[in-house]
Amino acid sequence: MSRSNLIGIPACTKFVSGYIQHATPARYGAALVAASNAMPVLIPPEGETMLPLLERIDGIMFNGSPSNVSPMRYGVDFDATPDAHDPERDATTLPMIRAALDMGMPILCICRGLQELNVALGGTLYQEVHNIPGRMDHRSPEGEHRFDIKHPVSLTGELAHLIGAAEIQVNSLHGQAIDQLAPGLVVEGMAPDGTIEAVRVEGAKSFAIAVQWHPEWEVTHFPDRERLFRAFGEACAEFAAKRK
Ligand SMILES: N[C@@H](CCC(=O)NCCCC(=O)O)C(=O)O
Repeated sequence: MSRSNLIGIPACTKFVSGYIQHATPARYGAALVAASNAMPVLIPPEGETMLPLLERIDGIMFNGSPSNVSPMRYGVDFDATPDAHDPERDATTLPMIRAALDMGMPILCICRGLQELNVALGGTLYQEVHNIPGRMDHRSPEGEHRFDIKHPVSLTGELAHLIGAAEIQVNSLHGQAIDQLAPGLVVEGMAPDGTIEAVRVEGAKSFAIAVQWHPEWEVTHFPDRERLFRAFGEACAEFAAKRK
């Protein structure tokens, strides 16, 4: 497999040093290089204007972000985190997920990416999962232990097969989580408190998996994380070859 396959990464809107910037943490692109044998391409959050880019790339990794999907996107008026939104990213990623699935383009969705997939297909989110009785606190404080292992996830179905394990240990950096599962999604990963940790798009034409944890972190140090990224890279290479 050559490194000619291009995988898009949606950037977030940031306000830094008086300017709007389009950015994402470096580890996402680095993980695609290290474990998916791909060339990462940042996608500016310019809304549906960016959709024609899908003709030029071979897969998309919908990455994590501190920002939350606006509850307006799933029909809820109450907003628990009004200062934590990125409407430009919502306007870009939600239609892009639907377009990628329509054309059979492989997608790997991570953390906010999983939440975007669920909302893009008609599901809803818990806005503060740690405030729901019986649920754990899935957030991790800033600092050197932010990406430490936090809890187990039980795996089923195609994801369990792909990773080669029925249970893995994961990091956890999210305040939101899937509430109502979107039609067409199958749950393939679950935390001990019942929080949905991984889903797959049933009947997708290619790789379409979403995880709530961060497999991109130290991707080559953990076989489960590396397998996920390798399988995604292979699906993108297959998609590129078929399209040619
Ligand atoms: N904001 C959402 C999504 C959580 C998420 O993607 N966290 C990643 C933060 C680290 C990074 O910048 O990649 C939520 O809180 O649920």
